[in-house]
Amino acid sequence: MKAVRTIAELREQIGEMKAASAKATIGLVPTMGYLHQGHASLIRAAKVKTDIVVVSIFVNPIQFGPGEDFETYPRDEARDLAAAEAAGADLVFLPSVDTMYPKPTKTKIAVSEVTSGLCGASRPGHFDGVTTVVGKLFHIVQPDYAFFGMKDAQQVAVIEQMVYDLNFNVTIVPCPIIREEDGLALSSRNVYLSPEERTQALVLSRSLRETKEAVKTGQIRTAGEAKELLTQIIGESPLAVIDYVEIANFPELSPLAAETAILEQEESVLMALAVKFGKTRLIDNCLIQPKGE
Ligand SMILES: Nc1ncnc2c1ncn2[C@@H]1O[C@H](COP(=O)(O)OP(=O)(O)OP(=O)(O)O)[C@@H](O)[C@H]1O
Ligand SMILES: CC(C)(CO)[C@@H](O)C(=O)[O-]
Ligand code: BAL
Repeated sequence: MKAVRTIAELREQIGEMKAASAKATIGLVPTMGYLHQGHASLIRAAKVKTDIVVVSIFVNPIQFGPGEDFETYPRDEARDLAAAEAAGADLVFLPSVDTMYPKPTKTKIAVSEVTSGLCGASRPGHFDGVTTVVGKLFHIVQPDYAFFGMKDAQQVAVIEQMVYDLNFNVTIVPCPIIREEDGLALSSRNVYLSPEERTQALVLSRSLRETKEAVKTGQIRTAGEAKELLTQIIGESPLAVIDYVEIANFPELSPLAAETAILEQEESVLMALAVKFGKTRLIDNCLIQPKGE
C-alpha cells in the first residue's frame, strides 16, 4: 500500500497502476479518517468489486459549520494507515487543507431538495461542503465505483443526485451500517462519549429496532405513530436531546405526512434520527422496504 499527500503523486500512482493493467477498475472510499470497522467494511467491499482501492482521508473544513467540531475531530494518521492496509487499500490519499483548497473555493456544488431536511436543515451548508469535496475527489481519482455507508443515508441520496445531475462517470455503492454488538452504530464521534453517554446512546438503535418491529407487526401503521414511538423511546434516556426524528421516503427524502401508512408506500421509507448526548451529535437510521422486508 502507498500513501500520498499531493494530487500529482496520486495521479502518478494511479497512472502507473493503470499502465500495468489498462482495464483495472478503481474504487474510491472517501473518509474523514479515525478509521473503524464501518470504514473497513467499505474498503473490503471496494476490494471485492474493484482492482485498485483508493481511500481518501481528509477532514473537510467546508462541511463543518461555525461552532462544530472541525478543530477537535479525532485524527490518528498512523493507526489509519495500518487499518486501511489491513482492510485491503492499495493507495491512501491524505491531502492537507492547502492541497485541497490552496485558495478558498469560489465554486461549490449545491444539490437542492434532497438536502433541505434532516441533517441539511440542522447543518446549513453542510451538504454543499460534502458534494464539493466529493466532486473534487471524483475528478482527482476518477473512480469507476465509490463506496459510501448507509449510516449517512442522506449523504448517499445527495451524492447519487449529484452524480445523476452532473453526469459523473461513477457508480455509487451504498454499504450497510456496521454496529457494535450492542447495537450502537460505529462512528468516529463515538470516542467523544462518556461511559454514561455511551450507555444511553443505545437508545438510538433500540428505538429504530422497536419501531420497525411495531410497524412490521401492525402495532402501528402511520408515519405519525412511528415518529411518536421513536420520540417516546428516545425520551427514556435522560441525557438524549433530540435534534430531529424524521420519517421520509428514500431516496427523495420528502417527509411523510403523519397520516401516511408506512407499509403502503411504493418506495423504501427511511426512519432517521439525530440526537445529542452532551456535546456529541450522533445519527442513526433504518430503512423499511416497501410492503415490509
Ligand atoms: N457504522 C458505519 N457503517 C458503515 N459505514 C459507515 C459507518 N460509519 C461511517 N461510515 C461511512 O464511512 C464513510 C466515511 O465516514 P466518516 O469518516 O465521516 O465516518 P463516521 O464514523 O461517520 O464519522 P462521524 O463521526 O463523522 O459520523 C461514510 O461513507 C460513512 O457513511
Ligand atoms: C464523504 C466525506 C468523506 C466527505 O468529506 C464525509 O462526508 C464522510 O466522511 O462521510
Ligand atoms: N459522516 C459525515 C461527516 C460529517 O459529519 O461531517
